[in-house]
Formats: sequence, structure tokens, C-alpha cells
Amino acid sequence: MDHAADAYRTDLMTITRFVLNEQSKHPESRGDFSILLSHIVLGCKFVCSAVNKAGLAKLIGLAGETNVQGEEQKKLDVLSNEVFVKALISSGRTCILVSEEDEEATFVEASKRGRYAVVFDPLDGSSNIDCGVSIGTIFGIYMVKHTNEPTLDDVLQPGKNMLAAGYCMYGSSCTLVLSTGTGVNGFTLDPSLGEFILTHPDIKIPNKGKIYSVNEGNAKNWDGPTTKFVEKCKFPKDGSSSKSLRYIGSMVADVHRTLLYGGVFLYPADRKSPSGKLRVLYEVFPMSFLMEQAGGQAFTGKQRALDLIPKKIHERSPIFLGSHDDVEEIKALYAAEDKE
Ligand SMILES: O=P(O)(O)OC[C@H]1O[C@](O)(COP(=O)(O)O)[C@@H](O)[C@@H]1O
Ligand SMILES: [Mg+2]
Ligand SMILES: [Mg+2]
Repeated sequence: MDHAADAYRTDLMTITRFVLNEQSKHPESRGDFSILLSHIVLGCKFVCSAVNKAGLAKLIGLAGETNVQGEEQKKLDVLSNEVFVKALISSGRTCILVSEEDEEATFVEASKRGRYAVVFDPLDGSSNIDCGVSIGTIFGIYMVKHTNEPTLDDVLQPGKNMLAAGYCMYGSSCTLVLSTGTGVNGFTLDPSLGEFILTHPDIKIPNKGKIYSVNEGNAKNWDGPTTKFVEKCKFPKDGSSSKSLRYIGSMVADVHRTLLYGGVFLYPADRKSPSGKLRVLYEVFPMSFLMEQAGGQAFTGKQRALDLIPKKIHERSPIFLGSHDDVEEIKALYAAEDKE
């Protein structure tokens, strides 16, 4: 840390201060949510540190590689899952966890139980790990009605019932984006301080963007509206400029860019995957929640994404999310198809 840098101010808005400020607006609050969040933040710092060393795995014996002693190490996604499961249970504030990595939901034992259910994708974009491209963690938080008897119905709820959602992107910097239902804020990890600092206050997505983001390799299997929309992005007939295609293949990174620059991210249904690829509870819902809180929209091809009621914890859904006007165009194409 550069102690000489007087630019470095101790009045910075750290995520801890931010959450405590929010808490003070609710005098009735018991601080449970702040404690839960501090455990999620710690989990993100752990995973960030492991991701930063991923390229050295062979040398120093880290995730997914055989180390110099010939011992098999845990894969980064398995490790990340363990980090978050431990962090969440030890918070004492959770009663149900749903992770992409675990087939079944985890019901927290009574002595460690709290009021919240957390759904999460501990490491999203895992196909990008080995080439050092941005990956992330996605999470959503529900409040449980009957803490004494939590059931799967407590998490099989529409996304609009989430209290909070966010993601942490392990990219060229480590960025945590969070909404507690009153807008969206972004925090960047200062590695020398070990603190997330508020760097992107009150994020608002532009109403219309110049970028579309989709895996075009699936184009031959798309439905009519998706095909028409992408065609319009490339060859607009109204005299406007074409949109640029950007696709990383990590939802966190593709959505983060969409949130900051505007445009649209789509993972549509196709003939091979009629429900699309992305998971409702811990991919589609948290990102849709953030998009709406930032002034954008999220649509499944049939309805507002946050109105969906999942029937299974690992259910999938097509998703179109991003700038308000771009998603509006997609909605119009689906509505026109319904009339045909
Ligand atoms: O390779 P595809 O089919 O374009 O899929 C990319 C999508 O798959 C994902 O990697 C799925 O997430 P996981 O890595 O958590 O399984 C998303 O991050 C991304 O948007
Ligand atoms: Mg994922
Ligand atoms: Mg994953």
C-alpha cells in the first residue's frame, strides 16, 4: 500500500460502511442482513484470491491441478462452493442454501439457522477459468417465512420476492455489484486494503445500447423472434447503426458490461435446449433483479423474468435482459409472433 498517497482517504465508502448506513435507515433492523452480507463479502475475497492464483495452480498446487507432490487438488468451482457454503452457514443467518454445484438444497441445522435463504452460483463462467478470462459468483437472497420449518417452497419463489441480489466479478479488477432493492451499487476490491470500495454508485443502465451479446454458434436452432432481433442488430432497416457483438461466455462478465455500457444480453431457447441454458434461481433471477433495479428490463420470451415461479431448484429459462428499449424490441417481436 502506498502510504504516501494522500489521495487515499480514510473517509472512503467501504461496503461495510455502506451496509451499516443502509441498516441505520431501518431502526427496527437487528443487523442480521448486514452480518449475512459480510459473510458473502468474505467468501468473494477468498474466491478472488484463489482465482488470482489459478494460473499458478500447477506450480503451487492449487485448484484443479495435480501439485508438485502429485496430489490432486480441488477444482476451483468445487473449492468456491465449499467457501460459500461454509461462509453462509457460519453466518448463523441462513436456513436454506441452493448452489449450482449441489444437486439438493442444503437445510441448515437448527442451531445455526437464521431467517435467510441464499441461492448462488459459486463460480460462473467456469469454462473460462483455464484461460484467465473473467469469471464470477452470483447470489440472490430471500427471507424465509417459517424459520422453524423451512421448506423448498421458501426458495421456489418468483425473483421479485428477492430481498437482495448481486454478483462478484473476478476480472481485471474484482468488482462486487449489489442491490438491496433500492438501486444498484458497485464496489471494487482494493487488494492492498482488502476492502471493497464504492466505485460505481447508483448504476443506471442506458435506455438503449450499441452492443448485443449472444452465443451465435447456436443461431441455426433459434426461434423466429431471436433470429429477427439479431438480424435487426446487424442490419437495422431504420437507418440506425448496427450493434456490435460482444460475447465472453461468462454471464457475470457479459451482464456486467451490459449494465455499464447498455445493450442486451441474451441466452435464448433453441431447438436443442427449449428452456435455454441458464438457471432460473441463481443466474436468471439475480441478474434480472439487478437489471430492473438499474432501470433495464428482463424478459423470458413469454413474461417478465422476475414473475416466473420456478418448480425445481435447478430449473432453466431463456433470458433477454438489458437496456429498456432494446428489450422492448424483443418483447414486440415475441408479441408479433403470438399474433401470427
Ligand atoms: O458456452 P455457452 O453455451 O455460450 O454458455 C455460456 C454461459 O454458460 C455459463 O458459463 C454457465 O455458467 P457456469 O459456468 O456456472 O455453468 C454462463 O456463465 C454463460 O453465460
Ligand atoms: Mg453459471
Ligand atoms: Mg457455476
